[in-house]
Amino acid sequence: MEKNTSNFQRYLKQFIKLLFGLVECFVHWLFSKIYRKDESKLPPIEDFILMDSASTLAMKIRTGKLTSEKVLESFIDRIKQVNPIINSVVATRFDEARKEAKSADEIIRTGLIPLEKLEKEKPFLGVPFTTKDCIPIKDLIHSSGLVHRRNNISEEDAKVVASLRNAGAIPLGLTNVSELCMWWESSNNVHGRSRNPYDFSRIVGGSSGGEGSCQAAALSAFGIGSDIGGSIRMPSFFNGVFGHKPSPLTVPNHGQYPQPITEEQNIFLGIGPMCRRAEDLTPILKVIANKSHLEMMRLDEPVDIQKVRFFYQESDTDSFLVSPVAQEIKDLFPKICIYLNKAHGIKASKVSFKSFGKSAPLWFANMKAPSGPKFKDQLANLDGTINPYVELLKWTLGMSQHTFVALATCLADKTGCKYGDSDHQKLVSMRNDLKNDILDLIGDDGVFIYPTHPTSAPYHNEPIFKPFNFSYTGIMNILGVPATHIPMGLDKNGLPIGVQVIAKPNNDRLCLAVAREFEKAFGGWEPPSTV
Ligand SMILES: CCCCCCCC/C=C\CCCCCCCC(N)=O
Repeated sequence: MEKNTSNFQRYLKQFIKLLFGLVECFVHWLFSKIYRKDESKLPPIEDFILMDSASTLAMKIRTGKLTSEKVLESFIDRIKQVNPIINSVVATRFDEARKEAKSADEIIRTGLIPLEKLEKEKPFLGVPFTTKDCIPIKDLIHSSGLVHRRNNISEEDAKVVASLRNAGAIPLGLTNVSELCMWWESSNNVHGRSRNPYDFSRIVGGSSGGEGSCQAAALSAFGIGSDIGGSIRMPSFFNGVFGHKPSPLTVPNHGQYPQPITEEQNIFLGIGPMCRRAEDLTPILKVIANKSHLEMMRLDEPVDIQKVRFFYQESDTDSFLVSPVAQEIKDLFPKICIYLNKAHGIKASKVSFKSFGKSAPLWFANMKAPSGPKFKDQLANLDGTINPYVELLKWTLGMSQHTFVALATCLADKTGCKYGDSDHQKLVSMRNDLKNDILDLIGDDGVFIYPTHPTSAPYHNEPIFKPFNFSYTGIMNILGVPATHIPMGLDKNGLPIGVQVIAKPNNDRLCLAVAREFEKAFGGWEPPSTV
């Protein structure tokens, strides 16, 4: 009898899964008809300055091979040429940046500071960068995509921006986000929608989607994103660039809006680099990290890849609510295994953590706060609250200031377990068990490779039909591990794909070394236009 029941449950599960799969295929087909493929391509990259890594540009500026002014004008020209097509950059400070570039060139021209000192103290002197519109730059808009904040001008830099300025880098502008950074497509009623440089009908991801597309299209030398559920790694994945969510509390979250409500959320949230070249990840992280954490992270300690133990899992063991991992993404794993074996004699081990199948409920439960503002209060910019039902009604009439997805998130806020109830406790302890199991497995010298996302970039608005796909990245936030997205080529539709690599907390250097290794082996960023 028991056997019959469990067989029945298995068949029912498979049937529902099949049904979900059919609906997903239908929705994808429907969206492909709505958003007919725009065959036009991004203008070619004709200026080779745009192809250099930020570190190379810094070296060339420092040694007088290039001027900061020249580098800056190259990126300004590229923004003017490309941004009207993809809408990645939403605020600029070209004139101020020009003055700062002139000063940087002046410092170098006078030769008063020895080269070694410049390299150590101002490693990014004269290099222009962008950050997302939730990590403030003084005197620019700080809206986080919220209409209530469209006139909000930041009075100070976020700490990471201040650190980058101290290191000589020049803030060039802000990039687009999802409303309040809580969705994985970047579209809002302040700045509009960003478009994927590889196919304009596809999403750029979120919430640092403007930054992902900005990096892919070479609109700045490097960028800064933030990530509490995948907001650095998903846009990096959809746009084929590198992105690193650092170990908990290594980079100050100061200035980010919205701020985390609980200490746990502060631990899950990470600000980190997004860039076209893997070699830039470590020097940027060194500049923005808290000085107190730098010693623990030993970022300068060389990593011998041959001594790293590799583990991997190709999917979350196929949870219900999440799309199956696309075959071309699954195919990356045997490629990685063959490469590691041939190049380094490493045998990567396949593992299967079943709890990954519960990544979405685990993320939602562990993000719960016992008290404090709700998402609907955040949508009112913490000045009162909004009524999501009224706003939804207004939305259907085209009269709401909010995106549909932000309003749906308010309603989702009310569902699931309550902080402290038995379901919540169960999911917290399941997270703790999973964390212990993974950390036991990888130890101090291991890494774990996992898909960053199950499919390449969907069409605009399509994520509404697969909201929980973000759980591939979200799970790593609540496990409190560093995680790097590594681009690994394009799929048959010409869209970027790749994997994420995680390590034990404070072992970011292992993730970053693997990123550099896989870039060498598999090519890394592929420009979305001809060069
Ligand atoms: C049919 C209605 C579908 C909409 C349901 C919306 C429910 C909310 C679901 C997921 C929200 C979490 C997305 C996290 C995105 C990344 C966050 C981050 N800043 O790292």
